[in-house]
Amino acid sequence: MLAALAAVTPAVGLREVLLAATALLIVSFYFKTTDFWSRRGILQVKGLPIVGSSLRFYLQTEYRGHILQRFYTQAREKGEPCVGIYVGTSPVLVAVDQDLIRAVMVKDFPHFMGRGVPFDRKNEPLTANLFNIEGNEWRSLRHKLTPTFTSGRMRAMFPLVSACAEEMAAVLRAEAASGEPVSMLDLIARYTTDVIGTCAFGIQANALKDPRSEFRVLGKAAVNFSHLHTFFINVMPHAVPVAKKYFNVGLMDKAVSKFFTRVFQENFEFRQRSNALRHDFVDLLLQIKTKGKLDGGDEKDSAGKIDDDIIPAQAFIFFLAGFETSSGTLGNTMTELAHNPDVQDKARAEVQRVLANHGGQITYEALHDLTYLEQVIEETMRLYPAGSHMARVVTEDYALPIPTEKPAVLPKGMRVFIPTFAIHRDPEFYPEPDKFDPDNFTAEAKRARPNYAYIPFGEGPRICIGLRFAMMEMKVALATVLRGFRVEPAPGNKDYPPRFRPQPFITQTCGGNIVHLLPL
Ligand code: HEM
Repeated sequence: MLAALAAVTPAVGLREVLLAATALLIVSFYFKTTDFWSRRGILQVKGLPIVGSSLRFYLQTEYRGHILQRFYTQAREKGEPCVGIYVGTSPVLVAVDQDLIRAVMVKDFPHFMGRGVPFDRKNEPLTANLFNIEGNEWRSLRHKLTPTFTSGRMRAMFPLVSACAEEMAAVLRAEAASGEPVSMLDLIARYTTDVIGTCAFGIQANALKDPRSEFRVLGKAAVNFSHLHTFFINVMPHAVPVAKKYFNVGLMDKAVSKFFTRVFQENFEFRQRSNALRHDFVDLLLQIKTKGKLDGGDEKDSAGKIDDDIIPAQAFIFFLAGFETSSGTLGNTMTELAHNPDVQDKARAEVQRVLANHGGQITYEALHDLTYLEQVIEETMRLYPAGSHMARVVTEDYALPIPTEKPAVLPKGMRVFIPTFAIHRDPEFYPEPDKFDPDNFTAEAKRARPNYAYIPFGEGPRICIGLRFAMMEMKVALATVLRGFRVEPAPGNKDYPPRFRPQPFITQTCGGNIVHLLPL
């Protein structure tokens, strides 16, 4: 076509036409990444072509929570309900105002049903999990899996978790006896690996006994995403299919995928043959597969069966979404307790008092009475939320419910970010936002804050399905540590407050939460 154009305008050669076309492309590209938001009357952070509003976001050289916090603060200072940014070449809206956050996550949820995480059901079936899938398929799966997390089923699973905590106590005693500083992150990651191994895969993962156990090694590999991988998912999710084809950037490591599928299938089939009951997620997934509902479940539980090919993916996401989030939170709790001895003393006193009322045992019922301990965990998740931000993708064009010069419509496919870290450190909600203070979570303090000022597990229909399980697992671990040990800052360790690592999907702090562990 260009040649034809050049031929009918003899004064202009093919070269000039090509140059003009290229210039036009660059200019339109430039404007796409510099004025999409300003044309709609929305505050924006101007972007550089290709890179977008933040070179550091693009290169993954700074924690995304901090970058979004700067954008969020700009909007707050100007009284704007949102701020438009550019991630690579894509315009993305960052929601700031509490009403807008509520609209995106809850009220207008049908417009925001997806997260925009690419998955490939055919070639990488483990990626077709509850976290990634979208639309009606997600709605139906969520409906089927939700009853697996009721408090009754958590109670039934409690002995499995408790057994892992006892094993952790034994390893802690051995570590403490050595007198050497201990990486609590590593120890607790081994505990959460064992917990998910036994609850979601039905096996003894043995990560506490043997740090080189296969489950631990491949579990670590499962969350160790390469720089290129996180780049594509965070910056250019729409380009993932191309990246897969030309750069071989799979969504999952092949060895990891093979291992987790095999382990799950072997147990699933054994359970099917043996009719053995362990009250874990394997049992529950098996009931949904065979009966379309859970044993003892009421009518609303019976939402139909799950396709065979995506059952292992659901156990896998319980691992992926549950293991590092919980271990990271607990690791940072240990660091904070070591540096805040008053809080530690108060939490320990509560553990001793409550356990005395429960026969000296950490029982499921005792966990409910550990209210200050819960505040400690909540405060850690405020300062170190597992997700620096949450993404929603517009699934139907959406007219922004905010006053703008012209009506602003978010087109289908656009991403919206909810900047969790920035919200959690907003001085309007938390007067000393960087200070570790569990009193931010007294009943009175909670009442005084708007609803979406604290969202570590997300909100709305896509809220973390494993919330209850996570709180149970974390409280058991923390009570186990506090009743047996004192944690102190490791001598010479100056890594406080911990720095954030820039690249990982799930928030990670540097330094491995090293503390000095003293047996009581
Ligand atoms: C401290 C522990 C945890 C934290 C902080 C956490 C946080 C989150 C967050 C922020 C989301 C996204 C919510 C949203 O977009 O609104 C999420 C989703 C999810 N989490 Fe968790 N999580 C934790 C533990 C767990 C555990 C233990 C499991 C499973 C056993 C789990 C399974 C999931 C799943 C399957 C989703 C996707 C839900 C959906 O899209 O329907 N998480 N989690």
